[in-house]
Amino acid sequence: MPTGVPLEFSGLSKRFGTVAAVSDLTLTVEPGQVTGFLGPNGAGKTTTLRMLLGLTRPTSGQATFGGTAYSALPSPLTTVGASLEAASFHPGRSARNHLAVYARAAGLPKTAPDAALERVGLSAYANRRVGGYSLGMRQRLGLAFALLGDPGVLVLDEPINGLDPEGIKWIRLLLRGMAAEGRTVLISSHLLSEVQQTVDEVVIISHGSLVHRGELSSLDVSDSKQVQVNADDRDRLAEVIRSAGYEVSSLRSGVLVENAEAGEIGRLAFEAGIPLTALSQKRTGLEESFLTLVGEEGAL
Ligand SMILES: Nc1ncnc2c1ncn2[C@@H]1O[C@H](COP(=O)(O)OP(=O)(O)OP(=O)(O)O)[C@@H](O)[C@H]1O
Repeated sequence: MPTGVPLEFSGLSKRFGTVAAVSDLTLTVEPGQVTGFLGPNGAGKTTTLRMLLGLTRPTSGQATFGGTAYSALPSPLTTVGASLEAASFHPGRSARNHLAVYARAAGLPKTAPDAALERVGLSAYANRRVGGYSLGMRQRLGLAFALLGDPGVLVLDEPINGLDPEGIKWIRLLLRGMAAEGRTVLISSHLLSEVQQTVDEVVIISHGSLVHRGELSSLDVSDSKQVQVNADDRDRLAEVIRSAGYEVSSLRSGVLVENAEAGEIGRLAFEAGIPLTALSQKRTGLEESFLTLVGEEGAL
């Protein structure tokens, strides 16, 4: 079983003329988990992955596979499988034929194409012309190409984009399974919600710079808690809560209390003899934290 190596980014920067696409990125992506590489469109994700894969030369710094640059890997296809842009395959050839060409060129075993097609669920369509494939099947074929050398590292740019719900569930299981086997799995996305159920760790960049990294749960900022509460006598309710030291604002459907626990607000109302018509705890969600970190563009 191939094991993953850490992906090491050190002071990695790339300028295109006056545009700083990636600025001084330093981080390590560990094996054994799925890491989400997140940021809005134009944040610098693709440029970073291209530098890792030796397709774009950094302006400064480096990105390596456990200390070895892509260009110095003795056997690239068995170390890392990648799918960056939507793969283009000749429409007149079969999936098996495509993969066989690459496998032969890389000196992989003859069994590699069928093993990769089986892993992505395309065995039954292996001899069919790729031109007749659906979008979902093409995406699976792109992934089969990435898996061809049974690599310890998987780097996928926006792999979930455009998949139907069944495809999303399938790729989620596949990637989590690969990570559980000890491989390094890095997937990019501009939408946190898209990868939220797939990733263990998140790395978030905005305007080319690292703005957050940590476990997915680290995004759930539980110290910013709000309580939404309502009563027929809303003015009095707001006054009671305010005089207990809370920051209060008016909503169309009640009163919003900052940094509060629902139980405590309920107790204040009870003690003041105010019957409540609504009481709920609102926590800052993952998506809200993400959008706050990346700024307005994240909403695109
Ligand atoms: N070859 C290039 N020449 C000039 N500018 C580029 C080039 N490639 C990327 N850029 C610029 O660098 C910045 C980062 O782009 P990049 O494609 O890496 O972002 P991204 O996070 O992958 O976004 P997307 O999800 O839209 O692909 C953008 O401002 C982009 O316009």
